[in-house]
Amino acid sequence: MSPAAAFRDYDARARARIIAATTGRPGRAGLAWRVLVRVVAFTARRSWMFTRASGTWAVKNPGLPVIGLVLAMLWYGVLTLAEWPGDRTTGPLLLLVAAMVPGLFLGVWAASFPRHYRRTMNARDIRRAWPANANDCGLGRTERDGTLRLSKLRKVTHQAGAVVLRVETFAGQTLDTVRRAAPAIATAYGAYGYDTVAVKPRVIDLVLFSTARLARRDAVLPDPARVTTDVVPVGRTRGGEPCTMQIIGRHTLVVGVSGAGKGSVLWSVVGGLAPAIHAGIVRLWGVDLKKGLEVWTGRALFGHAADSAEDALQVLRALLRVIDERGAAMRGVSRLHVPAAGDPLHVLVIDELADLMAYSDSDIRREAERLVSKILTQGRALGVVVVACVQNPRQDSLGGTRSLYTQKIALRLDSDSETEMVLGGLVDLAPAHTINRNDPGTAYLVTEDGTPQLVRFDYWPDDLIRLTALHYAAPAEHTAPLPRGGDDAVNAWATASAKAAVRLPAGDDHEVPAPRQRKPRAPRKPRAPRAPRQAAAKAPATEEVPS
Ligand SMILES: Nc1ncnc2c1ncn2[C@@H]1O[C@H](COP(=O)(O)OP(=O)(O)OP(=O)(O)O)[C@@H](O)[C@H]1O
Repeated sequence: MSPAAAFRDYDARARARIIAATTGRPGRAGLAWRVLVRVVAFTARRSWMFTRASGTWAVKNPGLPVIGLVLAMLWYGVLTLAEWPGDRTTGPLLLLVAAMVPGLFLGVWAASFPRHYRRTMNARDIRRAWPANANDCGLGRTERDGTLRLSKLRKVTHQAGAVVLRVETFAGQTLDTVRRAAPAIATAYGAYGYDTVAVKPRVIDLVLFSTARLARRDAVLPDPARVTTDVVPVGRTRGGEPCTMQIIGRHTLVVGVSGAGKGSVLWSVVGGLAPAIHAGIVRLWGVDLKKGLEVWTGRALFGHAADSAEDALQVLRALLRVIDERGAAMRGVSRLHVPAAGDPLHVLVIDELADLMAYSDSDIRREAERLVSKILTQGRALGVVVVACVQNPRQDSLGGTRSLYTQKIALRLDSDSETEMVLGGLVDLAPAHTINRNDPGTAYLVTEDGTPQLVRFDYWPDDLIRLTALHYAAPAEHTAPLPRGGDDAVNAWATASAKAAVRLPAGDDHEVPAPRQRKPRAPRKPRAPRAPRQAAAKAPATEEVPS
């Protein structure tokens, strides 16, 4: 262990000891400690706000306090020289306080309503800087008479994680003028990103993001009442609100370098669908050619899972068969499949698409590309959708399928060219290559309408995945398990459910490996007559007869 790591470890252990001995103590002693810590923290924070606000005012407006201080000192000096018999300090002190009144007022405001104070001051600073920034960033024009005309900053409002500047254009400008200037304005104000939202023909909102790092959050066991195939909760947005992701009618491509957190995205989707899987409204198919490490952690949620390229092709063919049969059944009746128990939404989850599309034998690669392309082009209206994860967004990893995904998730990427490959022209609005490497699970989610959103996907620890699989195992008629070695609970469940019949569309070239058939039971042997007790006690142990 390096000295720095050893110190961190020591520090963490020391902190844990202090917490256990104070706020972590059970009973009243622990409660008293917790209350004390909160009161001290509250008082310290508010005092700091007071000092900072009044101090900032004094630094920015030194005239009044300095004059007040000089006058107060002179007053005190005169009284002292004159050997004034009465009180010599109250008068000069009151004078000093009077000179500081605006600063004290700000301090009280900041201590009483810190958020309101911060936002108001921030909006004031933004307004003050607007003329210079707007001019420098191309939102100004010098008229013939020499006057400078600027786009008008109508309003500054705050959202969680962002400041919104409402800008009004003048004749000669378009909303695109503001959109083009947006990156420069965001940089001028030190924002971490920006977005633009048209409000009216002449008015546009410029959203400047004040944070690029979202806090980590662990997922919890899915709510059994939340049986949904439409949207699933996946994490938190920049403003801290819950973020949802549409599943039905969308093919989703998830791209991120190794360690970027593709697992979080995958399990957020699977976990969000878990109650619907258990209810038989969603059927999950898994392709995991990375030795099945990801999918097999929650194997019981998957109706069928493939960990070899040949098996993966079988899965793709089976899904194509579903598409063919549904297409025939829905033709002239409906244009959109509505999932129901017995007629589920089929969700194919592929972990590391490149293993199938780039690193397999050439025959398999070609066939996989053909099948995946067909599923992507025909599946979504017929209730067959794909969630595919890949590390590298280059052509060879995705074949010709990249443009067929209707929803993209860009986790951390290596370069702006990779971001461009995934998100096209959204590089400026969704710079996935700038995501901090210490924030795995952070991604830009770009929905079908092309709006990017920064999201931190929930983290799914292995234990939670196993627990979810146990709680929400796929119904028996959805399972065609390929039991593997290992004796964890989920594998035991999968092995036990091998007896379940697979309901897959029949067809020569659409077969999936059949489940293991149970051997027919041997007829019962007739029971041997019981020996008398004494004789039985003396007799040597005999082989037990199965009942
Ligand atoms: N949402 C998250 N919040 C916090 N930490 C996370 C999150 N997602 C992943 N991590 C951390 O990052 C590590 C790597 O995550 P993960 O295995 O999902 O990456 P990956 O993109 O699938 O990598 P690879 O392509 O190599 O499999 C995890 O072991 C975990 O410690």
